[in-house]
Amino acid sequence: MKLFSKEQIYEGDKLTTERQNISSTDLMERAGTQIFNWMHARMQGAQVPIHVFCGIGNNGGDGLVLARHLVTHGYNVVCYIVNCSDKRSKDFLINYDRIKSVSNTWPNMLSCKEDLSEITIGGDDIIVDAVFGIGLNRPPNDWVKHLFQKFKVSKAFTLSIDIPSGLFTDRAVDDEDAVVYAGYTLSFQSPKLAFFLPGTQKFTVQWEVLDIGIDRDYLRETETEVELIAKHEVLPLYKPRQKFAHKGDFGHVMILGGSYGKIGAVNLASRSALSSGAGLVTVYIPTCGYHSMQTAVPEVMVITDEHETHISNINFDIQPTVIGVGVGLGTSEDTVKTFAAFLKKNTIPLVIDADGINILSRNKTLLNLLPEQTVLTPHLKELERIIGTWSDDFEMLEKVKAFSEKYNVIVLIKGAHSITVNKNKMYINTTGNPGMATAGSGDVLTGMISGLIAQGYTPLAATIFAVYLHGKSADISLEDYGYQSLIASHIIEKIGEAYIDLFKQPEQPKEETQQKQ
Ligand SMILES: NC(=O)C1=CN([C@@H]2O[C@H](COP(=O)(O)OP(=O)(O)OC[C@H]3O[C@@H](n4cnc5c(N)ncnc54)[C@H](OP(=O)(O)O)[C@@H]3O)[C@@H](O)[C@H]2O)[C@@H](O)CC1
Ligand SMILES: Nc1ncnc2c1ncn2[C@@H]1O[C@H](COP(=O)(O)OP(=O)(O)O)[C@@H](O)[C@H]1O
Ligand SMILES: [K+]
Repeated sequence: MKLFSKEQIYEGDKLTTERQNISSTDLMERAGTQIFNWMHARMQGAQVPIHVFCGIGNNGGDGLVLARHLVTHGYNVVCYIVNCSDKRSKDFLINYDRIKSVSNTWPNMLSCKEDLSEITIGGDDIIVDAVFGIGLNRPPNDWVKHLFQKFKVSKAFTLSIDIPSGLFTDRAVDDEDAVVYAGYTLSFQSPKLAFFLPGTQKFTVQWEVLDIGIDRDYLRETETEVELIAKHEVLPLYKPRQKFAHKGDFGHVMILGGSYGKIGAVNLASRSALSSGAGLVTVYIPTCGYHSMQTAVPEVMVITDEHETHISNINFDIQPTVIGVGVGLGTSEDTVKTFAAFLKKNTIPLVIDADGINILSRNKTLLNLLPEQTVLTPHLKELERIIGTWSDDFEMLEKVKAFSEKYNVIVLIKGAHSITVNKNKMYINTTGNPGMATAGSGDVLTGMISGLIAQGYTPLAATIFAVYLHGKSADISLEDYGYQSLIASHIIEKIGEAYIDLFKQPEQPKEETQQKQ
């Protein structure tokens, strides 16, 4: 799914009204009606008090359309105008008139802090937040901030329209008290980037996209900087196997890493590479890992470094398709030296994780030696070591884009919503769960990305696809193990099911199934 920027959304609105020959008021009517339908389907006329807070722009206009439909359908509605600016939008004003024609009680006008004392919101009531949408261009006034605090203190379920008010689409918030904490956000056409970033995800517990019929051609043809990756997006990447295929067709992964006490990381990465479909897998490890690797994973070939406890002299005479380097590697002086020497002569595609990234962070000139489209897979701490600190997530993304451009590398920012960055394009993953916050789950991912590159996926496709499958495997494992007991090996066990799930048809609704019987 594409994540459109604020500018692209405004452009889409404009084109839609032109191409469909409708007015912007009609489009607002559609948007507000969609929100109403969503609520009506769930509430079925229930008389819970609904407080609809409308700003003076088009977000407020959507709120007024909703409030009007709620009134005409007999709901228990109180409507408020958060009168926070002199510039009222045209469609706000039209809908302000329209609501007056269906109700004897005019919306309550709120203009200052004193007005807020009149408002009583019960814990079981519903708040609809239509104060600011994507048009927010400065932090809200103090009294509006107090209103948002009142929402929070009330503990009422808060439904935000389009975006929690106070949240910007393209920059961070300075004052978290000046943002609405939504239980649910109904976003038009595409979710907003802030929903997926560590610093701003907390402002909405859940979100859903409502289709308001924006021009299809515009949506299809417009390139966005950010894409959300779900099954629909990874399916076209999948490479089917031919009947006469043999293992030589699926590449040879080398996992280079491990040190005394951390051979397990290599074990995990190599098993993951195999389970993702690599034809052959060889590990390059210090001598101390030889027996455990050969015993634990008979499918994997082992080359040992001359040193017992760490890698000291990278030297092999096979030709892997791709090398996954860094898991459990350590950063001893010998290892750093041999890694630097290896990078000087290496031309094989690389996936670099963990200590591989840490070594690069301390020796930044080595970055110039990376093959084009090398994949780096840092978690946030490793990322900070390599690109430096940032003041908020938006700045972090800008820095990663610049880094990716400068070195022509793919950076996978690992987290709850892992983000693959390739120059100025970003791909946000949607699978995975907090059960993955466990030792070794990153090692599994390194093996999976390497396994896909070996099979001929481009480094970018391999990263996007592997991150999706990795999260999906963990989601499937969750059913057996729950969040706490899930360990990295369980993720590997379910890679197969994650592949199979790609081709599962969505379940039919129960009624239909019964009718057929
Ligand atoms: N395709 C779609 O997605 C569709 C989207 N639609 C809806 O339109 C919404 C966007 O509407 P919008 O552009 O009118 O902006 P919105 O956020 O309502 O208000 C901003 C207004 O408030 C003001 N203002 C800004 N910051 C302020 C502050 N801190 N404190 C005080 N005032 C502040 C600013 O005016 P200013 O005071 O700067 O002159 C501006 O006029 C969008 O989110 C969605 O709900 C649908 O209706 C149709 C299809
Ligand atoms: N809360 C979460 N939700 C989804 N995925 C998560 C969550 N926490 C961690 N992960 C995923 O688990 C993996 C952890 O990797 P990493 O931090 O490198 O762990 P390790 O070093 O132990 O292998 C990453 O792919 C990350 O995206
Ligand atoms: K809003």
